[in-house]
Order: sequence, then structure tokens, then C-alpha cells
Amino acid sequence: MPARPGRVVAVVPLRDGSSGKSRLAHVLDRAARSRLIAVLARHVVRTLLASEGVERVVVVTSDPRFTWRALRDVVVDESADAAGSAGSDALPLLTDEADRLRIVLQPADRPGLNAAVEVGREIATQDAPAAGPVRLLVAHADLPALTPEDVAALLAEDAAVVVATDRAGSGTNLLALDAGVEAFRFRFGADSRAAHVAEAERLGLRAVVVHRPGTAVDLDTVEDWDELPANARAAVGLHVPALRDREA
Ligand SMILES: Nc1nc2c(ncn2[C@@H]2O[C@H](COP(=O)(O)OP(=O)(O)OP(=O)(O)O)[C@@H](O)[C@H]2O)c(=O)[nH]1
Ligand SMILES: C=C(OP(=O)(O)O)C(=O)O
Repeated sequence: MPARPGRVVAVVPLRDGSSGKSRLAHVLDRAARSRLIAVLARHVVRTLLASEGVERVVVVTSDPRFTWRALRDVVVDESADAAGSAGSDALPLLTDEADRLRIVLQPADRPGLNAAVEVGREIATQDAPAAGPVRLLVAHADLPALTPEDVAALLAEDAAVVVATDRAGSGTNLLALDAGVEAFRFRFGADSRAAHVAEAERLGLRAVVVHRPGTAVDLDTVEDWDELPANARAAVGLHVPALRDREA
């Protein structure tokens, strides 16, 4: 059995519903990009909450309003039973997952992706060590093919640092890390796979690089869309299938 901390907290950076997916701006208008960001985030958060061993999910965002709207279906129980028992003017009933999800505002004076992940690490470790050490699982919010099996595979790796690369093998789509290693600096951005492995080496930690279809496919470009498995395209819904047509 891996000797890694048993408590896993997932951290999902999600900037906002308007500035992301800029590399799709030539084929999707602003409203469609915003819908796409929401669909992708919902998929990633649902997958993490459904993954064995993930205790809670912390989404760090500069737009909590957008994020709450995007994740509403995850936390609000829309079943007929819930609607019937709640009455028309009652507050909505929450799903079982609701108390395992936290949406956190990224302070304006701590901008950028790496700062967002750092905020997530601080929150994830707030109750450690009293409640036990934490394993951090950082996951980008735009991974349409991610499955609970992918998450399990990353968590099964017995290395202090686990990097799941993007399609090109140069970026980092997910990163698992013993949260107690505070000296580890997040290096998301260009060539982050190499930067994260170098960071592990600097600290004398073992790093493992993982490349799986479900972890490698993010959705930044039209080419990424072409690489998506059919079931992941279906999960994304109606907004993107027209990408090729609109480009022509
Ligand atoms: N909280 C937060 N999340 C960020 C920030 N920058 C990027 N992210 C998130 O990090 C993940 C990876 O971001 P990118 O791959 O750069 O994607 P993107 O936001 O769509 O950006 P572009 O395609 O470059 O326009 C996504 O979940 C983003 O929402 C940031 O400054 N703050
Ligand atoms: C942020 C990263 O990449 P991208 O912007 O391509 O998702 C990364 O791989 O660290």
C-alpha cells in the first residue's frame, strides 16, 4: 500500500467565466465560451467528488458568483422528492456532495494560477495535522475526459510528487503532492511538467510522471476538441460540436 497521506483534498483553480478559453475565441463567442467553462468545471468537480478517497474539493476562483452558478447542479438537489418536500418558496435542498465542496475567492492581491493553487493548499491544510496529513490533488477545471479511475491511478502512485501531463507532454494538468511539503513551489505555466519535476528534485522528492488519456486531454484549442473521445464530447454537450463548421 502507498505510504502517502490518506486524506485527499482536491484543489481546482477556476479563474472566471469570461477570460478563459481565449484560444477558442476565433470559433466560440463569449457566451458559448462561458457555457463551455461551466460545463467543463462541472465535469471535473463531479468526477473528483465521485472519486474514492477524495475527502473534499476546494475551487479557488476570482468569480465565485459564476462558479456557484456553474456548480449549482452539483450542490442543489433538483429531484422531484426534494422539490415536493421543500415547497415553492423554501430554500433549495442540498445534495450529499454539497458539504464536501467549497468555493473560495482568490484574493485580488494574489493573482495568477500558481497563487490560486497556493490559496487552495493553505485551505486544504488548515485543519492538519490535527485531522491528519493531507495529500493535495490539483486538477485544472478543463479536463473533459477525466474519470474517477484516472484519479485513482494518480493517487495510487507512491511518490511524493505525481505529475499528469497534457497531450503534448510538456504541461501539467493534474498534480498530486503531499500538502505538508510547503517548500514546493507551484510552477504551472509553460513547460510546467519539467518545472514540477525539477522542483521535486530540488527538494529531494521522488517524482512520477503519468500520461493517461483521461488526464492528458484538456480543452484549450480546436485540436484538443478533435482529440476528445466520443463520450467526452457527448459530456461537453451541444456547444462545441459546431467548432469545425464555424471555423470553415
Ligand atoms: N483561480 C485561478 N484559476 C486560473 C487562473 N489562470 C488559470 N486558471 C485556471 O487554471 C486552469 C488552466 O488554465 P488554462 O489552461 O490556462 O486555461 P484557460 O483559463 O482556459 O486559459 P486560456 O486558454 O489560456 O485562455 C483552468 O481551470 C483555469 O480556469 C487564475 O489566475 N486564477
Ligand atoms: C497551465 C498550464 O497549461 P495550459 O495553460 O495549457 O493548461 C500547465 O500546463 O501548467
